[in-house]
Amino acid sequence: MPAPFAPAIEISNLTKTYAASGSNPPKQALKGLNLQIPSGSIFGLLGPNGAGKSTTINIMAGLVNKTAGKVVIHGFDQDVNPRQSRASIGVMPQELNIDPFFTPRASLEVQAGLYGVPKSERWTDELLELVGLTEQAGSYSRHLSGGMKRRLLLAKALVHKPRILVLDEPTAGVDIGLRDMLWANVRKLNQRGMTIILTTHYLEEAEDMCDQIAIIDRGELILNEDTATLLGRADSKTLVMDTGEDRRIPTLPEGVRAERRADGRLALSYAPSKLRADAMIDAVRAESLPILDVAIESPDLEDVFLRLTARN
Ligand SMILES: Nc1ncnc2c1ncn2[C@@H]1O[C@H](COP(=O)(O)OP(=O)(O)OP(=O)(O)O)[C@@H](O)[C@H]1O
Repeated sequence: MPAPFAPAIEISNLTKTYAASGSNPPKQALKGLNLQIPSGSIFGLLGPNGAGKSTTINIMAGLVNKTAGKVVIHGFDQDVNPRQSRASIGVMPQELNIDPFFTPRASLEVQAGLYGVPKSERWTDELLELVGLTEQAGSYSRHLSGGMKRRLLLAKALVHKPRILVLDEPTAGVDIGLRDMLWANVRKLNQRGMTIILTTHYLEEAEDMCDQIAIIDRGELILNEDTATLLGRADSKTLVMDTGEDRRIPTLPEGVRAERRADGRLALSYAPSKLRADAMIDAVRAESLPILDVAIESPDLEDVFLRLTARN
């Protein structure tokens, strides 16, 4: 039995080397990754292209064999309890791999069969309702739109009521309506206690959705912390002032970077750990510039991400 407060996922010293093929040499995709994912979180796994995100997810899901290391899912060591660890996780893959000749209802029933879910414990109708496919339940899957296929993939990942749901780039190329529906579903599942792990290239989305974020790069963990702390790392804010027709740049405290934006506003970038906003406002007033309006811009995840994964 898993410990009562076991992390959802515990990965220790995970390595993966893909074998050489043709003229391609072997590729070490994971170099001793250590990662803990808290139970009940919405967790973002981010990293530049080729960082090892899909490899990590596919190993967690039991789709790719690791080279070495330990993966514990919901308290079950993959090597010791492969069946229970597999039953604890559901994965919505990136590719739209759906059997075109099955109906959504049949797809879900087949998937439930593969996971050994007894008929009495299946929740096919509820799942179809959850993802908005009740009307299409009996149509051939090949007639579904791309968005509907994606919703079916989400339902397929949930047939065995996993404790952990992994979404690999769930919103790549999908329209806003579908994205909103997907996130509403994800929030609902998370409120019911499901741990959600997602990868995305849309950093704004990760910033909005995730309580905690890990960044991996070149097969190694760069950091793993809660989203607010991560955003605080940038230690940079911008005070933007509308000084009317007066376009001078005043003398400012040391460390402040000043520029006039295209719209004429004065933008002052500073490190909040070293300086307070009133020091800059005082400096502007000391030179009698009018202050018609003030705004403070905080860095977003994109700023932090680019700084942490910058290639030298
Ligand atoms: N089947 C494979 N055979 C050989 N090399 C592979 C294989 N799959 C992935 N790789 C390599 O392993 C590294 C990590 O790939 P992975 O797909 O895990 O990265 P990723 O972070 O998911 O990237 P992306 O954001 O582009 O999807 C890359 O250098 C990739 O080329």
